[in-house]
Amino acid sequence: MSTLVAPSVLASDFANLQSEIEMLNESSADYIHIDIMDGVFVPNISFGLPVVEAINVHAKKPLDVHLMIVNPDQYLKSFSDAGASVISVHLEACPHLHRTIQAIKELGCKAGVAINPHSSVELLRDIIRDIDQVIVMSVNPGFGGQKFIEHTYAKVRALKAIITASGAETKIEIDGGVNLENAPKLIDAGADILVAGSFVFKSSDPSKTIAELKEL
Ligand SMILES: O=C(CO)[C@H](O)[C@H](O)COP(=O)(O)O
Repeated sequence: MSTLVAPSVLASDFANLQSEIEMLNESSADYIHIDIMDGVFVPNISFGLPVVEAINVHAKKPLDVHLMIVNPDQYLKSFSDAGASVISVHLEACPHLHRTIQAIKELGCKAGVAINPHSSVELLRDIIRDIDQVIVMSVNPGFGGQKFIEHTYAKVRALKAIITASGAETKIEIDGGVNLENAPKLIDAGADILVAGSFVFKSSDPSKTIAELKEL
């Protein structure tokens, strides 16, 4: 299977969001990654439901919504209604993760779990068969444009071993500081989906950069 690419609109030009989405529609991107930050779970506020709804009006690619928020359960239906195809919640924000995952699936969305750099992938062993994707955070969540954390490679290998041992088909998505230098090593370690914000949107030709990531 070829690598899937999910450009993060966090790094896009918000004043020209429609044209950014149209660029992604025409590109080889597989998903549109949308980062929701609440200023509580992470020390930053990005955007909320009205922006997801507006993106969904123009998007021709599935919306991969990453909730960096506390109490995600109370907003799952709203994000599903706004157009999310995949909803990922943070392990660290969900005391009853299994229940939250079931709720996402009951809405007809794919379910993902994101884990912060300090959280062990071992914490996912007992739920791995229930989830469609794991977002391995390769930066501390909250901001785009941060430096990639090198320990991520070992973490991806350990997670891949857990997935293989369980017979699950869970995909591994990497989020934070992804570029053409670290992407081949991430794929080699077991990554299936690459989120890229700054590396795509700050490049001179975002569509070409997406194609280069996909060709790896
Ligand atoms: O979840 C995120 C931050 O919390 C972003 O998706 C991530 O940082 C991608 O941005 P960049 O590629 O610029 O690092």
